[in-house]
Amino acid sequence: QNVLQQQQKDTSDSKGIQENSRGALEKARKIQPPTISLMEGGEYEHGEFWGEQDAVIKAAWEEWWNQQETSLPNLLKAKNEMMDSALVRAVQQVRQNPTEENEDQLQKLFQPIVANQVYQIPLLTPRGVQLVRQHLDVASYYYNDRKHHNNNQTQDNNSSPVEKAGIPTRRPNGMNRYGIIIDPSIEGAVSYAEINKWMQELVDEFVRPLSRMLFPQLTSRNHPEDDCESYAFTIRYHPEEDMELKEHSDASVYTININLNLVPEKNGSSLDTTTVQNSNEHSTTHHDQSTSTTTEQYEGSSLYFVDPVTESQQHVSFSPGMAVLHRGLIRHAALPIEEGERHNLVIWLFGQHGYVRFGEYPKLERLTVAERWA
Ligand SMILES: O=C(O)CCC(=O)C(=O)O
Ligand SMILES: [Fe+2]
Repeated sequence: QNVLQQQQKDTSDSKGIQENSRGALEKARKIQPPTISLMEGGEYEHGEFWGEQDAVIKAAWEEWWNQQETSLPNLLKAKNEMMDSALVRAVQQVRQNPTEENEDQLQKLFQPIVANQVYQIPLLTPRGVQLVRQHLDVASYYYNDRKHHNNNQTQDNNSSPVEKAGIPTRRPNGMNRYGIIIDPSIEGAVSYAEINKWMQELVDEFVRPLSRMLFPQLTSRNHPEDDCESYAFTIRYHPEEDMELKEHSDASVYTININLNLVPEKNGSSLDTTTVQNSNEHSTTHHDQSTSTTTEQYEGSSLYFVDPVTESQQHVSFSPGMAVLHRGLIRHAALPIEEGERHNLVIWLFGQHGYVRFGEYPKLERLTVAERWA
């Protein structure tokens, strides 16, 4: 073991490894990803290919991030301005003093769509959406590709303050083809330090405790591992690409789905001017003279959830930054998009090794308020 450690130290000290890992980005950019063909059930499509490319792709993400670190926003530092302030205040209050009253105050911020099953809440600020999108847009392989295509323009990387990653990415799920997976361990996923850490903190500090509060019947003090793992991915609908999602349930105990459509901040002057250039945006984009703020509007593309009691469909339309939290089990679908595009970040929570438990725990076994917010 000591010999191995020493060897690792020797190579990382030497210039050799730097050159080697510099090579990874160049190599990864030359990889021709397999054509996505399945419109349904494609979760494992080309699994072997992504397995073979895993090492070079992971090294490429690391190398790219080392180069871009100073030009992309620091999500961890901006954390407070990214989250809705009413939510942050109520979470802080219940964390400091985990009483049922404080949890009730927090719970009041959530609007039920289907009782005990589906809730909505404003989660990210316009600024928060913008900062996350700055990361995801440059990481997203197919997004940039399509923009490039539609505008018939040559992408001038040199004039862009942030270099697009250009690293091939794997489809996020069986029915949607154009999003990305964000995960440090999955083959073909986007994975670099800043986005991994931000995602982990979002899950640990907000998504998991909030879900435990909204769906207390699903977590047991005897089985804290039931919601310990997560899977994060983006989805994107566009009238010429993926337009809808058929009715399904998720392989999750609970899911959070956050809209990431851009909207100008109220105080436009505080906008970061080192943003990714939007010169290639499609026609629904509006430019503000001084701040190059962007609005992405779309028509259609609402979700419906099937109420398990009444069997009626309950519809939800997203606004930028808004989140829907729901039990994975509840059936839901996305209706066709008619115009514009919709960007969402979806995070599934489930148990160890992907285990999804559907049963409900008896009252006495459930987590207490203090345990949820510990
Ligand atoms: O279109 C949406 O926002 C829903 C996405 C979804 O349900 C899923 O990816 O599992
Ligand atoms: Fe889903």
